[in-house]
Formats: sequence, C-alpha cells, structure tokens
Amino acid sequence: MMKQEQFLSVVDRDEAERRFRAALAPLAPVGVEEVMLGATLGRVLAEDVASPVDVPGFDRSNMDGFAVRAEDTFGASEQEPRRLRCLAEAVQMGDLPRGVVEPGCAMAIPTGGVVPRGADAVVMVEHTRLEGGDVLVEKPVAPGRAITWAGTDIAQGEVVLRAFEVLTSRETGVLAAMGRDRVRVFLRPRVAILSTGDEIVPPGAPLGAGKIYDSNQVILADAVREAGGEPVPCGITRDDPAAVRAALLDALAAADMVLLSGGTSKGPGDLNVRVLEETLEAPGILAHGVALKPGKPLCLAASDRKAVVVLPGFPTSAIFTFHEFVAPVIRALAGRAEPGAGGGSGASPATSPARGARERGWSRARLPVAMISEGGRTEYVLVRLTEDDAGRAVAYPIGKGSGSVTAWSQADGYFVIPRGVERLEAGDEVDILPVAGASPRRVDLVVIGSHCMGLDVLLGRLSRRGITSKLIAVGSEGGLAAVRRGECDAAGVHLYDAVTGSYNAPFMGPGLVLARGYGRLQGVVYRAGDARFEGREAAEAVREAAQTPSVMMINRNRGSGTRALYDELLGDARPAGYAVEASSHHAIGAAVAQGRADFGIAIELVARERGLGFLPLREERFDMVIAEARAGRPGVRALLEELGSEEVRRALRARGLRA
Ligand SMILES: Nc1nc2c(c(=O)[nH]1)N[C@H]1C(S)=C(S)[C@@H](COP(=O)(O)OP(=O)(O)OC[C@H]3O[C@@H](n4cnc5c(N)ncnc54)[C@H](O)[C@@H]3O)O[C@H]1N2
Ligand code: MOO
Repeated sequence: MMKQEQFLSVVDRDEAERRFRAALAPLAPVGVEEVMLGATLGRVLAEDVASPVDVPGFDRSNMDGFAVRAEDTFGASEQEPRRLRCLAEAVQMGDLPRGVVEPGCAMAIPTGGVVPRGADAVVMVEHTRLEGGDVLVEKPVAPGRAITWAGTDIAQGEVVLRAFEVLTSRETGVLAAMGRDRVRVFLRPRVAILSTGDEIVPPGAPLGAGKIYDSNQVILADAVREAGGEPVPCGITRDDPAAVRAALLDALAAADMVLLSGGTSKGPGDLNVRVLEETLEAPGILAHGVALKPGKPLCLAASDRKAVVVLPGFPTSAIFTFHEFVAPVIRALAGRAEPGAGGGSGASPATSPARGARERGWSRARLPVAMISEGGRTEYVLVRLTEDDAGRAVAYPIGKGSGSVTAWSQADGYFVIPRGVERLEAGDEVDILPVAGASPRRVDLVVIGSHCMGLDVLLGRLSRRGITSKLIAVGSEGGLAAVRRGECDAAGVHLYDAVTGSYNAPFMGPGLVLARGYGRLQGVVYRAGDARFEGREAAEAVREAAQTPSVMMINRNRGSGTRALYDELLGDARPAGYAVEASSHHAIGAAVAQGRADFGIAIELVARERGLGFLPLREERFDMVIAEARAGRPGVRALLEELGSEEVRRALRARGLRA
C-alpha cells in the first residue's frame, strides 16, 4: 500500500534530479592512478603536465642543405652566386656537430640535424652548386631561415596539458614528445550493473518461450564506458527478494555506483525498490516515480553517497533515464566536465538550448504529423530527421514505444514536450536535441514508407556502392504523404485501390512517378498440418473457418492493404479474434506460429520463414514512388539502377519475392 502511494506521487524531473545531486554532493573524481602511456587513451588527466624538456631540444634544421651565416649569402643570385668553403665535417643525424661555421664557410646538414655553432641559417640544397671544394649559394637566406630554435614548440617547464583534459590521440602524442612514459589520471568510477527478471536470458543462450535477451546490461555497460566509467557486469538476478538483496550488497561492495534495471513499477515481480528500501543505508530512496515519458518508474536512491538507481526495464526508458540522470554523475565522478555546464548543475533539456544538434546543422525541425502527449509528464520524443525540398529539417517521431530496443539506435535526436502540453500540430516546430553518441548526418537517399525485406536488399546493395540511405518506416500511406510533401526521395508503397482492383498506380499524381518494384504473394497462413486449411482453396477454407466457433483468427490494422483483403474474404462474418488487429505481416506470423490464432493473412515470405502453411490469395505490388523533383539526385538514380538490374531481381526472387 505504502509503495503504491509513493509511486503515485511522481515528482517533477528537475526536482528528482535536484534531490539526487544533493544526496551525492559534492561530486568529485573518485581517485587518481598512474598509468603507462600506452593505456592513457580516453582517460582524464589528473595533473597539469609541464614539459621536462625543450621540444625541440636543440636548434634544428628544417631542410637538407648547408648551415651558413646568413650575411654570407646576401646578394647571391644564380648569375652571381656567393662562394663558401665547404667544411669537411657534415652534420650527422642524432649527433652534435663538433666544428664551427666560421665566416665564409658552410657545413652540410640534413633535415632534423643539429645546427652547428656559428651558423644562423640553412640554405636548401636546391639553391646551391658544388664546385671543387666550394659551395656556390645561388639565393640569399635571412637569419633564422629553415631553423627551428630549441624550445620554440614546447619550452621546458611549460604546462602543455591540463588536469581534466580527456586524452585523445592528439594529447597522447604530445606526452610522448615530452618523454612522459606514464601519467596520473583519474580513476574510472566503477559502476555495477544488475539485470533483474525471471524472463531475462543472456545473449548467446537459447531463447525460451516468453523470454527476452538481456539488452540493458550491454547497452548500459557500454554507455558507462562512454561516460568515462568502468562497468562491473553483475549478470542477471531472479525476481526473488533474497537473491536481489544479495546481488545488491555484492554490487555495493564492489562499485562506486549501482544500476539495476527492471522491477520498479507495479507488477508482482517489481520488487527491486522494496529491496532497496530494506537494504540501503541513509539517505536511501530519493525519488520513485518521475513525471517523465519514457521513464516514469525510475527510482533514484543513494546509500551513504553511493548512487543506486533502478532504471525502468523497458530498454528505451532505461537508456533515456540513464543519459538524463546517471551519465552526468558518472562523468563528474570520472572528472569529465559536463558539456556546456560551466560548472552549474545540469539544466533541464526542456530549457537548455539544442546545442549539440545545432552544431551539426539540425536545430529546429517541423513535425510532419500531429502528436498527442499525456500532459502530466515531460515527454521525450525520439525522431529521425529528413529534409524537405527547401532544405528545412523534418522530424519523424519513431513511435515504437518504451519497450523498443531499436528506437534509441535509430534516433537522430529527440525533442521535449513539456509537462502540461497535450497536443502538437502537424507543421509545429520543435527544438531537436542530440541523442548521446549519435551523429546525425545527411544521407544520399531517404526512403519513407512501408518496410519490406526487398528494400533491405536494395539499400544493402546501395550501401556497398557507398551510397548511404535512411529508411523511415511509417506505412504506405505515410510514405505517399511524405513524398508528396517533398520530404523524401522515394516511398515504398503497397496501396490497393478497390475501384480499379490495382496497386499503387491509381495513387500517383503530378510530380510523382512510379518505379516498378516487385510482387509479394499474400495468402492465408496457418500452422502446417491443420486439416481445416491444409490442401484447400483459400477463400473456401476461410469461409468455413469463419463459421467454426473454435477457430480463432488474427486481423490486420484498418487502413492496411491486407485489411481490405480480409474484409473481402470475410464479408459480414465476424469470427473470434476479428477485433485483434496486428500491425505487420510478422505479427500475424508470430500469432499463428505461437497458437494465439489459427489463421491470418500475410505474405508468403513470413510463412516460409516460420514454417507455416500457406494458401495463396493474390499478389500485392510493392513499388517505389519517386518525387520527380528529386529524380536527378545521385541516390535516386542509383536506386533506380538497382531496381532495374537483373542481379537485384534474382536476389529478390531468392527471398521469395516476385521480381
Ligand atoms: N500498472 C502499471 N504498470 C506499469 C506502469 C504503471 O505505472 N502502472 N508503468 C509502465 C512503465 S511507464 C514502464 S517504463 C514499465 C517499467 O516497468 P519496470 O521498470 O518494473 O520493468 P519490468 O516490469 O521488470 O520490465 C519491463 C519490460 O522491460 C523488459 N526488461 C527488463 N529487464 C530487461 C533487460 N535487462 N533487458 C531487456 N529488457 C528488459 C521486461 O522484460 C519487460 O518487457 O512498466 C509499465 N507498467
Ligand atoms: O514511462 Mo515508461 O518509461 O514510458 O515506458
């Protein structure tokens, strides 16, 4: 009862962060260690590095030629060269010359050689001739010419690198040039990562029914590394209070911070917060429930100044809340300055400018569609960016929900819908913020529309040709609208026109051209061996199944081309499962394969992949709609070339498509 109430009293994002930071303050690096030069990459310097030596350590020649006294060359020309006596000694690389360049003399010197006493310039060998034992100088040189004086790059005692700098290859090279073979850096904060849940299995293990792979552990471990921490992977713990408690105690002993994921909302297995309550030392739980989407069940806690965080189990929620609340703390413990923080506390992204994105050229973007938000929570919307014909950015919400494992990896950025705003209109402008680690870049080809494995074949071939592309999956109708608005180069569509009984062509209009794609055979899918379908004619089998009370179907979403096919076959019949509307061919395949439904309509490819029975109905055309205005772009031309190539057609046929 208590837990429910606490969870219901969600706190504002900024208030949650304030409590968390206050409990951990002051945030300072966890310690210092000395590491060898070869292990410094990515580490943060914990000392100001002053050079123990001059660089270069001697007056160095920058040319192959002759060390001279500049005034001996004044007035020299090809017609009237200055004659100098060539000294017997030549400067040897890596050695100090013994002789002195007296007036009227020259000493041969290589690039990088030590300038001998007496000389104050070097004449390039190209500007000299040898004659007997003499050097004829054909061009005058000013004093200092072609010489780098000792200590002019780095002077002995000069501070070249400062504490809190992150060491990249640029800095490590400088350390080497000063002769430093080891350096003091901040310790990486150790961050223990525990996954919890009876349904979680490690990648590589067989995936039983109802189980999912532990993706949070890996993305969190690598995100910890990216923030400058050292992950301490603690594996997967069952939903059992004693087991979670034991794992938590081990983690607290081994690390500077502990991250758990899952088990923080309201299900019977959501016991992690209770275990925290019973296990942590003061101050314990600071916030459980934050007015954020995604991320509401987030639990921020501290045990004696060690941060303990239960991230929501859903992958998008987990990584979003990690970057919002946890990554800045890891960076502070690692000695990495907050980008743009200027020492202040982390500003809410709702109020901070979209700096990173602006630097990359995407700042404000237009929404192509209206959006509803809950209003009561600050909502973060992951987007993919494209550009309209006028070069203005357009932000397509990814819309896969917090459970998605791909949304974060596909996002070019995100925008914030502040608490209290319930609706954004199509055409509204939003500020795009960068997604940690993503570097949105312009691509050669943007395809918006329905996704199909055939497109994977095409875009894969383009990629091998060096043509980059981006596919934004919004369905056929969304694709057609996007190409009409000039927001993409091409749209993959399969739109059925009931009036003409044909695909795609009836939907073309001014400024659009249709490029012939391929066919996908649609039909009834069922579990192989089911006598109600096996060996029968599709329409008749469906008609009969629809009258059989024990048979369960699965439907497609309204507006999809396949739904029209369902309705044609079923007429007025409403068999059990009619109201269940899956939104993809793959979902139909999964439902039938796993026995949640006995039949559905999908493309042959899906039946093949899942070993389902298949009764053909008709061929659906998947074509590309091209914006005429963009037909000349190299990406579009390459796409059309690929579509027309016999090799591609063969590859499509090999995947069960009709090309
Ligand atoms: N009745 C309510 N139910 C839920 C609420 C709510 O307010 N009332 N909140 C929803 C929200 S919002 C979220 S977010 C989720 C988060 O729940 P938990 O943090 O308790 O996470 P679990 O229930 O354990 O798991 C959710 C989901 O994530 C998967 N998961 C868990 N761990 C991992 C992992 N290591 N790698 C990949 N995926 C993982 C798990 O299998 C579940 O599918 O709760 C809503 N429910
Ligand atoms: O708040 Mo949850 O993190 O949206 O899915």
